[in-house]
Amino acid sequence: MPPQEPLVSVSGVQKTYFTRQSPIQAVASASVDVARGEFVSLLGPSGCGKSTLLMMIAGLEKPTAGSISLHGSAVVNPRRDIGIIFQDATLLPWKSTLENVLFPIQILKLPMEKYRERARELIAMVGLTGFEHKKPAELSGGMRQRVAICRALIHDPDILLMDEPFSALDAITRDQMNVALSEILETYKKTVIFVTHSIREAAFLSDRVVVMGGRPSTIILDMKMPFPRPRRFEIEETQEFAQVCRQLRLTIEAAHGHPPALVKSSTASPASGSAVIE
Ligand SMILES: Nc1ncnc2c1ncn2[C@@H]1O[C@H](COP(=O)(O)OP(=O)(O)OP(=O)(O)O)[C@@H](O)[C@H]1O
Repeated sequence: MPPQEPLVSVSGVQKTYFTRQSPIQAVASASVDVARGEFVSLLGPSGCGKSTLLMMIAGLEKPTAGSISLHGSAVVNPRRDIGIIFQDATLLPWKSTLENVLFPIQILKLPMEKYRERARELIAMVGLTGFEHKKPAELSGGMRQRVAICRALIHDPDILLMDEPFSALDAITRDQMNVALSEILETYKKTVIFVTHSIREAAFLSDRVVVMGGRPSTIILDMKMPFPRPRRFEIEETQEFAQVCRQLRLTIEAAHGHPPALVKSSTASPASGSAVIE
């Protein structure tokens, strides 16, 4: 693949859900390219179509119009070169940490012995050595999400798609998970598309933040994050970080014609039309 070619290319994508009541236009128009190794966040208020766009990139939803390609080939079905992580860790409750991490290998019918060592390495990387034989019920929410990250990485996909993976966690655990994810990606270089409605989380983690919003929903800003890597918590105390967050927040507010309600995303489910930002 020539170096300039994006790994993920979303071109003129629209999505309308045809429901029994009336059609719902989830995404009016979206075009975005993601280069190999980039970390791109999709940021925006609740209901602006972030998850829909992510599911289309995953091949789990079909666009009504437009096209999506990975490695230059059209996405028409779910693919092996993608790992997905959802808000809920969705681990199998009867399987141990190690068995959950290895589950995709079982499903993909890959040689289990070859991946056992990698599973242990991933588990160590996320700080879960000693918990290999624990069941999900014996783990905290943050630990379960760490297992889900290992499971998404086990078959070494090129792309990680993450849909609000930390939004159900408490604020301290969420901050820790942001740092842990940054460290994991320093080791296992991946291309990541990350859905969030936390401005701070998007700014901290991303190379680029793509803001979705407006009615009907489109991409309203695509902004490079100017912070060097590796990133540590301290960057959040800088004036530059505050300015970037302010610009992102003002963009979201402008698209909605009024200051959106400020609601803690980890706890609240907003009324339709209100933006959830931190
Ligand atoms: N399967 C579906 N069928 C019908 N409508 C849907 C479906 N999935 C999403 N929608 C609608 O599409 C719009 C966009 O939803 P989507 O979940 O993509 O937004 P979002 O930005 O990810 O929201 P949130 O941050 O709350 O998860 C919403 O109006 C939602 O109700």
